[in-house]
Amino acid sequence: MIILISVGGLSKTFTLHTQGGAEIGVFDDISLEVRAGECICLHGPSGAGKSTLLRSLYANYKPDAGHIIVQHGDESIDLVNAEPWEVVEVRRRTIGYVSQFLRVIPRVATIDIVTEPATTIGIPADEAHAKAKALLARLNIPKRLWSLAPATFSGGEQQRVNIARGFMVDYPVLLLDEPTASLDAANRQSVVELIKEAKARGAAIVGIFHDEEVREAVADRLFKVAQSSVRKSRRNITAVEPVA
Ligand SMILES: Nc1ncnc2c1ncn2[C@@H]1O[C@H](COP(=O)(O)OP(=O)(O)OP(=O)(O)O)[C@@H](O)[C@H]1O
Repeated sequence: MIILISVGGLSKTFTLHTQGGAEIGVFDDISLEVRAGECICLHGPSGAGKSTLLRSLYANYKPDAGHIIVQHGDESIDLVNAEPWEVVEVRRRTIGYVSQFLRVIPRVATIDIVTEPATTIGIPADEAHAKAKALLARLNIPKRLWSLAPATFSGGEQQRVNIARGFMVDYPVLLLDEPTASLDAANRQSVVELIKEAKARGAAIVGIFHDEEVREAVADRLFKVAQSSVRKSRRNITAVEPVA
């Protein structure tokens, strides 16, 4: 099986510059491979670093050490050291990310928000619109909402718009951060079906699924994210504190 993501020696520490340089060691020396067609579930206690790892895989956070090699077309790109333009390209064509919350430009219609990732990579507008409508219908977003901006939608509706957007392009890699957190049973099932279809077409998926039923339905492997063995929280004593 083709390995689409290969992580090695990955470590991440946050430095809180506005809080006296306190350092939060999150994880240390993580190694992980994700193959085409498999879904890996990140698990571990609250605060273990699951979201931080997922965001690092999307190059939102820069790890302190290690590599994240992603197969991008014919190329292998290390996201830890990639140029910003390479990260943009990888996100457009290779890695899709469904965050917990929808963050969009105000006043843009739902249908346009969902369609955009496809038209950006050159999929014809009519084809993209047809797919967006099919996804919104599968995710039970009422038709009357499609032309409205989602700012006023319920939490679950916004999450489903976010999922529709994330599944618009057949990304080779999908990162899913609690995609079913605020959904009812019927909608959870729709998301499970979408994830299974993505696996069947060969997507490599890494997700955080707190819902046990969803996890059992989609995950092939669990990957335990453990708190860093070098976890620390110390103040940088050389930092100069402002005098009030
Ligand atoms: N942007 C940030 N700046 C500083 N510290 C952060 C940041 N993001 C996360 N952390 C810290 O990193 C640690 C791991 O957080 P993370 O959100 O990755 O955990 P998690 O395993 O996803 O937790 P949960 O299951 O509760 O969502 C926490 O101690 C958190 O305080």
